[in-house]
Amino acid sequence: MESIIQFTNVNKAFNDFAIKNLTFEIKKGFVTGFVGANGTGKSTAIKLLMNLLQPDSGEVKVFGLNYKDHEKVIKQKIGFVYDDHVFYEHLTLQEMKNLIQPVYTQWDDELFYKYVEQFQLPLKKKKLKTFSKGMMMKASLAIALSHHAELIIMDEPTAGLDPVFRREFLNLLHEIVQDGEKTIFFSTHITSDLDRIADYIVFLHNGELIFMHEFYTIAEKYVLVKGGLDLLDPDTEKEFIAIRKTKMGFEGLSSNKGRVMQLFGDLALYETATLEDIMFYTKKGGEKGVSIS
Ligand SMILES: Nc1ncnc2c1ncn2[C@@H]1O[C@H](COP(=O)(O)OP(=O)(O)OP(=O)(O)O)[C@@H](O)[C@H]1O
Repeated sequence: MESIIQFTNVNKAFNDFAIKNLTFEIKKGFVTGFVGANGTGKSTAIKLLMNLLQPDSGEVKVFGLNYKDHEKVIKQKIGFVYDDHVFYEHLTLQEMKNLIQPVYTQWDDELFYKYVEQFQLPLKKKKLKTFSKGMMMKASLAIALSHHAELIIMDEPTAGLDPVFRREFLNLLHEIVQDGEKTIFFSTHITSDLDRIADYIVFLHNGELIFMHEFYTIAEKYVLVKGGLDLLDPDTEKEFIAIRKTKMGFEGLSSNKGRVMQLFGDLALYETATLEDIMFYTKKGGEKGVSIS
């Protein structure tokens, strides 16, 4: 399978935060959700991916090419979907299109107008500053699709969208990848978005990769365990990413489902861990060590 994005040992440090040894690969034709709590470095990684920031060390390749020698070729093939920052607010969508069109060698006017109609976007009657957040996302996506972008990168595209718009937007993304030619990489902390469309999950915490898995395998690896406090001792506690203890018992997250089920047998209860559970416990585990109360 062709690799579209490759991060290899990427490091980037700010004063009080660092991306550490980030290594992962994104394959062609899939939707990958990039998840992690607030401030874990998703936007920073996306900036590195867009060459808006450069790594202190390590390498970022897109379409197998590096930015140093191939920035123009890479950027022609990427659609970067923002909410409001790229557009000139005083322009209409038509005026914006006229500005953007010459930049892209593969611009397809017919396709642009098709999406404008499909997304029900006003072309000439409204200035972009009067667009809602959902309309801006759609306008940005229409532009990305109209230059035949092979890779669509989005930073928190669904944050701030209402549930109806969000579902519509996700359905659209799902349609886009159906031909197997396009690849979508988007960050989110709304984990229910991922249930709908993600094939892969890249999970970041404190600037480090916790995992990259096919979405469906997460339920096979991770489990929420509930049981009495008598089941816990220093050895069994090691099996957990984090544990929440109450007077009534404990609830803990493990990334080794088979092993803990063997260990506790029918003395404990097991529940499928959601991405939200994984985010919550990974954050708590990182903050306070294994045990949280
Ligand atoms: N240019 C910069 N200079 C210094 N620190 C920065 C810079 N850009 C980001 N940071 C810091 O890096 C950390 C990670 O920020 P980032 O925006 O990448 O996180 P995020 O995972 O996208 O968070 P959110 O979900 O809240 O958007 C934060 O502590 C932020 O303050």
